[in-house]
Amino acid sequence: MYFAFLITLLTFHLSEWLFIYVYCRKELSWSSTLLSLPYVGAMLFATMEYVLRIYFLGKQTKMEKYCRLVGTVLVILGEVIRKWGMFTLGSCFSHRIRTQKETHHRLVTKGIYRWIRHPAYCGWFVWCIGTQVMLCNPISCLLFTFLSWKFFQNRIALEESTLIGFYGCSYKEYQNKVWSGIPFL
Ligand SMILES: C[S@@+](CC[C@H](N)C(=O)[O-])C[C@H]1O[C@@H](n2cnc3c(N)ncnc32)[C@H](O)[C@@H]1O
Repeated sequence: MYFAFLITLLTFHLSEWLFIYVYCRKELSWSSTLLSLPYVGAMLFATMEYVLRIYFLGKQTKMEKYCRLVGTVLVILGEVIRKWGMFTLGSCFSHRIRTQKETHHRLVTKGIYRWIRHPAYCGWFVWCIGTQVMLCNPISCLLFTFLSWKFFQNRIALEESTLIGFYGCSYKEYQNKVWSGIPFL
């Protein structure tokens, strides 16, 4: 199972880097992989939980099979939602929140943005939880859900204040009509 988890991580981070390489090459850097210190720490914690669980409790084959199935579905669903959002934004997408409106930047409300205001965040949220369900990690599951929810709460508030600055009433109208994509936000 751990091998599938590593492949999941590799696919996610490599595809993030590749997307920036293709769509916003001038922003390309190591951070385009989205590998930050707190994130790597969280994944190491998850690994530790997985190893300790197997060591002390052994493998519970039936439970593991069920977790693997649900986790894989969540991971794929999360990737699809996120990458669909990223491809819809195209060059308007960036990993960092733009504070200055660039000339090519437009308010996108088409494609998946018709139903979800933050598909890239929604997808990452689902993917993140999926990686822990996949490993059958109850503690990391709760921790990842809470920490990523908190992270997106702050991030969405900041991002939307800049988007209101760029697009004023048009964004406020869009905000009132369309769900954020993260529960309770
Ligand atoms: C990391 S991307 C995340 C995009 C979006 N929050 C999502 O989850 O799909 C951040 C950049 O996307 C831009 N952005 C977010 N929503 C947008 C929209 N509806 N139309 C155009 N640009 C958008 C912001 O200006 C920001 O610089």
